[in-house]
Amino acid sequence: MKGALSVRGLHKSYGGTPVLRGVDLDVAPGEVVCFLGPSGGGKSTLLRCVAHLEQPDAGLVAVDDEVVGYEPRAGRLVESSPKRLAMTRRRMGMVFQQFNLFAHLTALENVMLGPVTVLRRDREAVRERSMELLGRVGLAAHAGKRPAQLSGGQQQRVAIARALAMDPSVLLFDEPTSALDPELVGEVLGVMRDLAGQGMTMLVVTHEVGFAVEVGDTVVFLDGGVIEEQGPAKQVLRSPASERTAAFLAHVL
Ligand SMILES: Nc1ncnc2c1ncn2[C@@H]1O[C@H](COP(=O)(O)OP(=O)(O)OP(=O)(O)O)[C@@H](O)[C@H]1O
Repeated sequence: MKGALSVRGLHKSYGGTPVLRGVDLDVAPGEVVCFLGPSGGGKSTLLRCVAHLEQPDAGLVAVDDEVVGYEPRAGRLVESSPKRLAMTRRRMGMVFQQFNLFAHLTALENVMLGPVTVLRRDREAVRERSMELLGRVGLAAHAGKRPAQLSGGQQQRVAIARALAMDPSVLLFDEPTSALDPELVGEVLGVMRDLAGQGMTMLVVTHEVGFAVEVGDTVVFLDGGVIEEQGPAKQVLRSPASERTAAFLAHVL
């Protein structure tokens, strides 16, 4: 089903040090999952492996019921083809801490780039839709500005519009507000809240515990490369079952 995501047995090591040690996860269409946990716990690595920006050492990722990664075939696991990986990657929109916009392009051109060059869609149709998306993130009046002329919060909202322009099934956010001045955090979280309300499936690595309580359906607490605790956001955050989660929350709240 569009917007569904499943992860099975995801493993990833760097230089012999395990960072993900068998992560399983099921995300329903329209669900918002917030990942919390100590620094180095593997949150970013998990998101990057799910998006196939990093090749996991082992494990399966299914988006819209399409399995990629290592596929069970004839009794063994076979690595998915590059073409299949690329197709799947397109189903996932990623928003990073650093906005990664092209400095020489306007906001509108940044949003248009993917659909025109990667999806080879009609330029005028893409322009119209990109303007609509910039309107959705409150930036229609800034379409002609380059990133340097925009605030960090505005740049991040352009980055969200750019991700939406590829019509992703799932949006992945890796600490989207961590690089922002505190007064700009709210406008980005507001756009994310709207998207959640519109039924977008979202995986969000964040230190914004308040956002996780308010918008998250599920909280996943990742520590040492394993899921230490997982459950309804409000429940986990108000009365964590695990001592490690409780200790972490006592530290950040
Ligand atoms: N490309 C890489 N090469 C080597 N080690 C890496 C690489 N990426 C991540 N690591 C290591 O993997 C571990 C987990 O990192 P990761 O960024 O996934 O954690 P995190 O939970 O997102 O932490 P943070 O909250 O600080 O962003 C860390 O020890 C990190 O140094």
